[in-house]
Amino acid sequence: MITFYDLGLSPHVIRAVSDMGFETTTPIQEQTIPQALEGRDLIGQAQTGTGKTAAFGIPLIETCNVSENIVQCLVITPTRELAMQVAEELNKLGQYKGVKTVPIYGGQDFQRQIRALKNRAHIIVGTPGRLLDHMNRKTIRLDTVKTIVLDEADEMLQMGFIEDIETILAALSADRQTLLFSATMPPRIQTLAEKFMNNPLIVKVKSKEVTVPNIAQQYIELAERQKFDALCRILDIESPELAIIFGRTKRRVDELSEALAKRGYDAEGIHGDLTQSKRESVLRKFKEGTIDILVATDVAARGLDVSGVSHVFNFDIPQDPESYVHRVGRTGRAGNTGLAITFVTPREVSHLRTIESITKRKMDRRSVPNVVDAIEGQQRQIVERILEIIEAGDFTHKSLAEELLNEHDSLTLVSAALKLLVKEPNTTPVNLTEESPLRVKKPREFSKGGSKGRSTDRKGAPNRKEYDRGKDFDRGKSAGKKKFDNKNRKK
Ligand SMILES: Nc1ncnc2c1ncn2[C@@H]1O[C@H](COP(=O)(O)OP(=O)(O)OP(=O)(O)O)[C@@H](O)[C@H]1O
Ligand SMILES: [Mg+2]
Repeated sequence: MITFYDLGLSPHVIRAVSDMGFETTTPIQEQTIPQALEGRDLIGQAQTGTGKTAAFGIPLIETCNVSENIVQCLVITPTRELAMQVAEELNKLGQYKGVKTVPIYGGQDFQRQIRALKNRAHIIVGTPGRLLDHMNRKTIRLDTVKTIVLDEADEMLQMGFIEDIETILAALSADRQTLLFSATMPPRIQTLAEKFMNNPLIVKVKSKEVTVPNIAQQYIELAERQKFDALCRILDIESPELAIIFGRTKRRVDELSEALAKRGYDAEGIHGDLTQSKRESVLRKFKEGTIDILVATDVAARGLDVSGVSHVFNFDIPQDPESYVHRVGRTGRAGNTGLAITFVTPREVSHLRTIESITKRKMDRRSVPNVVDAIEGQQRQIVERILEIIEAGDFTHKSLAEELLNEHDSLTLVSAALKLLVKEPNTTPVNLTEESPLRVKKPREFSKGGSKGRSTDRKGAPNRKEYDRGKDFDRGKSAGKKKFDNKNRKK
């Protein structure tokens, strides 16, 4: 086991990581930090939840010169929420050294960002669209940047982001250091990346599977119209600590979160058509546990690190194998276990097999839960909870229990109490528009490149790029106009 001390880091940084509760390095940290500190360009690929943020964050903090009040590092992320999260982590890592990181993302007041930029930012973490806006307004200077990081690099180099990234890179000095990180790195993208890097070192943490082994992966084959009741039953059976449910489109997310709320679950949705303050408040409530179900488009698929997410549901099977990897990776982070359940309609089974073959991991088939399963599952949970309470010996209703026992036998009383606790399945009618099955004409190969699957945007086969990209992801204006149907873009 390698500690951060073994990596020869400065005491400031060691103190910060120990405050954060990190004891030993993760493999990607061990393999990239020393190389990045030497100034090398590198591509780092490691599974979701294995500490890639600190793998690039620590070298940024170490090499930052706090006596110079200029921007020295730039980190680019695909979504606003991820920019905030990464900036937060960098601020923690840099707290004792005095390195200041500022997030710059869309949907937030320009003046406020300009003030933050003037106020000694050493590191900027931004989304491409807003960074370009600042560049155009000349409210940001990037020529002093020594290191640039593309977090979720494969996503950032896909159609839709690539032109913005090229524009931003062109504004940086040619002898900058370039670091790329992601859990997925299709070879086609890697080849593209190497073109604007300087002899990059490629660090891929060796693993048999693309996803981490501590995420149990299941699928349920069912008809579209069975999905919602199946979801509710599983939620009742498993009672997740926190769950993320991914839907294919924004409308789907709205309808699903409303339907769940109608059935009494604490659920809210997040997607790119919501105002930024709403997006932030929903995510905050989820992190605090005020709501325990987050319904999301792929806007929440990449990078988000919320502790306590025990379950991920693919209510609709994702279009891309990469998207599958990132979605399920919202659970099972930092060594924790998690469960991912994917719903698949009969016509989508072949797509599921493609995902399995690309991720080199079989999903376990699970049957559609029926009412009996749901009740039995709840009974099991309730019994477990009762036994835990007995174990803890913490009762507050003993005198009432004695009173009741004078009048009824214990079997009758316990059965009555259980009846109260076990919920009959809620069948409140809900309004959910049916999705057509996902049609992927030709399985796209994630390991060998090719972009066939991405262009699937025929009627009835909504492509997530087409439906969700516009505002969910935070992209500049230029690329959108050329390549996308612009109706779902704001400006
Ligand atoms: N060395 C470490 N020891 C313990 N926990 C760590 C360590 N490094 C990072 N973590 C924690 O692990 C969690 C996941 O880290 P992080 O978000 O950086 O993962 P990631 O590899 O970027 O995942 P993704 O591919 O989903 O973006 C975070 O909560 C982080 O604080
Ligand atoms: Mg990450």
